[in-house]
Amino acid sequence: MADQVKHERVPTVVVDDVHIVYKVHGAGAGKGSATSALSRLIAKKRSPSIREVHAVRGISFTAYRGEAVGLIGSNGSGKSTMLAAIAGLLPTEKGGIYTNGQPSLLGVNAALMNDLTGDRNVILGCLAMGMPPAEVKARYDDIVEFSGINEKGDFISLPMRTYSSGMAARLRFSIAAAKTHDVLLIDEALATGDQKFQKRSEARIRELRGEAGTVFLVSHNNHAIRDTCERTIWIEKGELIMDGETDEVVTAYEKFNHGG
Ligand SMILES: Nc1ncnc2c1ncn2[C@@H]1O[C@H](COP(=O)(O)OP(=O)(O)OP(=O)(O)O)[C@@H](O)[C@H]1O
Repeated sequence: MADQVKHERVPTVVVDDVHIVYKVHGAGAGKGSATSALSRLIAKKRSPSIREVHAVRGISFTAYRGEAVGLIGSNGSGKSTMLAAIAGLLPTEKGGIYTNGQPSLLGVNAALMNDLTGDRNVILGCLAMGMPPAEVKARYDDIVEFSGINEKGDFISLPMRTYSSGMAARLRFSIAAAKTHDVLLIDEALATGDQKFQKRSEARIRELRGEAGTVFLVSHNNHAIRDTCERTIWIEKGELIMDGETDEVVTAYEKFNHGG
């Protein structure tokens, strides 16, 4: 069965020579006076306080259905930027990103409502992912149980602002993982939960892949990458350094980090 899926090789995400540039307003010489802004406008000059950060520089790859792809690299290398662009949240300066279905980005900052209780957030999150109300009702108990939020008492009926960052991340992951996604993008979600929850989420990621989706996982936890992904992409300074079998890529990355 797994062989069959491999043979089909249905592409789900095509990233073609992508460049992403952030434009940072207000960087550098302060706000400037109204007079200098006006003379600049008249002279049709750009504000000197706009700085550009070229975060992704010509990255290309194709991901296939049933694959779990790890994204690794040093701080600021462009991993989160790449994920946000695949999710359609950032425009590309050059190149194109083509996806099969709607990718869902599950980040540590994914928006749930802090003042609402955990249970309200479960319902809201599921509805926001397009789940019909009847299915939300049917899945509710499983989601809460998977999150383990109630393991130490009735926390699901408390507002999310009372949760620890790990608890909030667990609930976010549990909501997102309740649905089968064409393309699920996970940014560091696994690193936040405790060990028991990490094991559970790794197992769920494997299941999601089995349900024919594609999973991308950004993490600094090489162990989680090795356990979850069979393919890994290594990015450094916005450029693709290596794309291949996880063991090979992570080993090379570890060597790089140890100055080998
Ligand atoms: N909103 C933003 N505005 C301007 N520059 C940004 C913004 N977000 C990220 N950058 C810059 O883009 C580059 C890539 O950042 P990104 O967050 O994608 O890296 P990362 O590999 O995910 O890092 P980390 O491992 O630390 O999470 C960095 O130089 C960063 O300073």
